Amino acid sequence: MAANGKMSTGNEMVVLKTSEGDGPQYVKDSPRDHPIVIIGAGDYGRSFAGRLVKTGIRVVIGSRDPERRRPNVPEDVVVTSHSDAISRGKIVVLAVPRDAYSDMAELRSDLTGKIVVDVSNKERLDTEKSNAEYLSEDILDKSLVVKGFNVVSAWSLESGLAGGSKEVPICSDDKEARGEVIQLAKDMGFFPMDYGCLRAARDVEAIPLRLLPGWRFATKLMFGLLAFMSIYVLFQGPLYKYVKSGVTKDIQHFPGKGFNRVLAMLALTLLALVYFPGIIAAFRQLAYGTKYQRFPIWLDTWLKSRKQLGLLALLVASLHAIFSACLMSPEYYYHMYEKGPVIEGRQFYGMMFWRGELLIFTGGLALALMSVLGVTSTPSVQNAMNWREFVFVQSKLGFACLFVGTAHCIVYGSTGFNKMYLYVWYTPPPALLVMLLPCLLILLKLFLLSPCLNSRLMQIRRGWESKPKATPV
Ligand SMILES: NC(=O)C1=CN([C@@H]2O[C@H](COP(=O)(O)OP(=O)(O)OC[C@H]3O[C@@H](n4cnc5c(N)ncnc54)[C@H](OP(=O)(O)O)[C@@H]3O)[C@@H](O)[C@H]2O)C=CC1
Ligand SMILES: [Fe+3]
Repeated sequence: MAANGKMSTGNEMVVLKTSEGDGPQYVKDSPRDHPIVIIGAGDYGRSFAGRLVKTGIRVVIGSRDPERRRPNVPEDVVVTSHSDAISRGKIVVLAVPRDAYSDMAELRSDLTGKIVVDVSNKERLDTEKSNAEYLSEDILDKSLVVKGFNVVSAWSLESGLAGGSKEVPICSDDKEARGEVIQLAKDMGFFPMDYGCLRAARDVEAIPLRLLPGWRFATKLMFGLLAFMSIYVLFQGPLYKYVKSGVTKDIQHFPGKGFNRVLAMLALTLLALVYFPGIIAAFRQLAYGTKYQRFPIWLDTWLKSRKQLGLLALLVASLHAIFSACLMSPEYYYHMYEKGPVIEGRQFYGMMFWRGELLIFTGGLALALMSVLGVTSTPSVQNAMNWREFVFVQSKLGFACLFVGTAHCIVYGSTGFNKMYLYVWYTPPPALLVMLLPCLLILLKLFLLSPCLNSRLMQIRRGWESKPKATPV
């Protein structure tokens, strides 16, 4: 008997077999010695059957109308009535919609003691119990319900598992039933993941309904900053000039030149925001003298979004590089080029000043370092690195990138030192954000690296805690 009181069909049926010469042998009858039964000849049932046949596993489909469904199912698949199909196997895949589960109560006695695989998905995320729990508790309480395969699409099954994740979470209250379905998933070419008991089906059913969950915070932050910086740069620069002296030239150039400045500031700010929560967390741990104090939710969310913030920074920096490459001409950035002759009233330009070249050098280097950070944050590359290598790249190279990026912005701001006041006047918050945020971050990091603080932090991270204060008796 299983822990939940249901009867286990595990490897318990013992069959007498006679093999030549060696006398009789006792062989265990495994559920997978029988055909896999699929209830429902719809899209999923047919695709699942096709995949099983390709894997070399026998399949029987149980349908309400076997005659009509037979021409549509893959060759070598038997199509028969529900009861007949169920009687032929031990593992039954229920490929019917969730709404049809109440009708499955008719099959309750046929399915007694059998492993029933629930592949269904929900229409939307809710807090109610999972389809699998409903099936197990309210409909088929004498069967061993296993949740699995719901993250795989019918299309992916038909196209040889291409275009979909091969990781299949599987859970059930019955360990043996779970093991059988895990083995079946392996035989079909999936990477099954043991999610434990059936309550985990709530998480498993939520997986196909999620829409980029880890990206919400980072994306909102990026668009918020983008809107703020764009509006500020537009109002303080081109619109200010227009209102003050009627100059419309800068407004015309906002979509290219003005927006490119926004992209540069945004990329550097996003990169700074990748490293800020780590610094805050370190100071918090130092202040509390322990690593076991839970972070507040906002800090926790921010820490978990660092990878996404970094990848968005890379995206914005790449856009900035493309914009810059298109606009890099003396007509746009005249103050970076040597002046040439004036011919027929038109100013010609020579090559770049050293500042212009330094701007390209620092920009290219920052983008290259950011690309290395982006590539090493992908799981397949991470798997090939040990922890020390990963920390070196993400921390040391990350700060190097921040440093070079800040230098790039400072070089841009200083291209006309005599006009520096204009730059700061037109874009004070971005100047503050872009210059001060990374500078502050680098200073705090250096402060944390000081021998005294660093050794204290190491102690705390190894589990050392400040002694609790003596409580008065
Ligand atoms: N399609 C997909 O990509 C995926 C589907 N799923 C899940 O698989 C299940 C089946 O989906 P799908 O195949 O697309 O749906 P379909 O509508 O294509 O097929 C469902 C089949 O279930 C059977 N059925 C429907 N109503 C009843 C009922 N009242 N009683 C008995 N049998 C019934 C029918 O088979 P018949 O007429 O032969 O009896 C029908 O063809 C769903 O729970 C879905 O959430 C999960 C992951 C991906
Ligand atoms: Fe730049």
